[in-house]
Amino acid sequence: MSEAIPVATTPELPADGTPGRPEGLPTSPAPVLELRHVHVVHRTRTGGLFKPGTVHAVNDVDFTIARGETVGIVGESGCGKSTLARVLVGLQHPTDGEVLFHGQPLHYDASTRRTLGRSVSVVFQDPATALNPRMTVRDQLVDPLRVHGIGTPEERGDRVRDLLRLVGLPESALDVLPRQISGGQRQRVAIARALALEPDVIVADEPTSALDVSVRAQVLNLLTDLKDELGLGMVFISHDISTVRYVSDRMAVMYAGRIVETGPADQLFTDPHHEYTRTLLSAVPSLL
Ligand SMILES: Nc1ncnc2c1ncn2[C@@H]1O[C@H](COP(=O)(O)OP(=O)(O)OP(=O)(O)O)[C@@H](O)[C@H]1O
Repeated sequence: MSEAIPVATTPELPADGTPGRPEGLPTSPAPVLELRHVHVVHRTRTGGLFKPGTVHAVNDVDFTIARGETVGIVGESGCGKSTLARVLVGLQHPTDGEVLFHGQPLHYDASTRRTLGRSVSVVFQDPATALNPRMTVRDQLVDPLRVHGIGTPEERGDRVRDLLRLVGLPESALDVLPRQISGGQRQRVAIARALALEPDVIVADEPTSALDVSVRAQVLNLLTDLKDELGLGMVFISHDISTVRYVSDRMAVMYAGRIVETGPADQLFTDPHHEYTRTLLSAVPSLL
């Protein structure tokens, strides 16, 4: 919760934030981030799939994420999921289109990461590369607080202990280096770090793919529990449609840079409309 950033409302909106909604439809909270017709074209030296020298990684994508909801993005390798994630966390400038943050356009300049920094955080696939190998767990967690000038040293110490408790790690983990703990524990530290600034939204890009199968469910459950407990918004990105369904309220299916289908996760699983969604579902192993 970044209390410094007011939630923008447009003057013509009624108090419940439901502009022009037909009666009877459920209301939804104002989005923290809203993408409108976003495109990202990467330039490559070797040529890409669509046009020599360019890859249209994100193609005309509309997307919203609000506090309290989990939106899953699923699609095969190379369909543009990570590029979209990088747009959401301010690391990738869209080639075209508009991104609104609490209703205000983002300009993707030098201050964008700092603007988003307290409100939108990210958990990457590989905690080994997300964490600094030379910093203790304590320092990894204090760092974002210090950079943003939050609290006294004593208050930061308390906050770090709270963060460890939130992600289910003992205080004895404070003084170890990332290589001295397991992959699952490292990902817990990365999640604690992502929570340090009390974000509105966490973007989790394949957060369990690099983990041992035996700890994947634990980390997934941790993420969903935290999201419920803290009322966060979560964008959960994976190539695995079953995992995405497990954690998501809404799902967006991506294919070749486009979102080809969106809907409530259960509905999309049981009644897919797009052929590509059906293809993804047909690849899910049945336990029966
Ligand atoms: N920095 C870049 N420069 C050039 N091309 C890029 C760059 N980043 C991604 N691409 C290309 O853009 C397309 C989308 O890549 P992206 O990593 O977003 O997909 P993805 O769905 O996340 O894939 P994966 O699941 O394998 O990570 C791919 O064709 C990729 O090769």
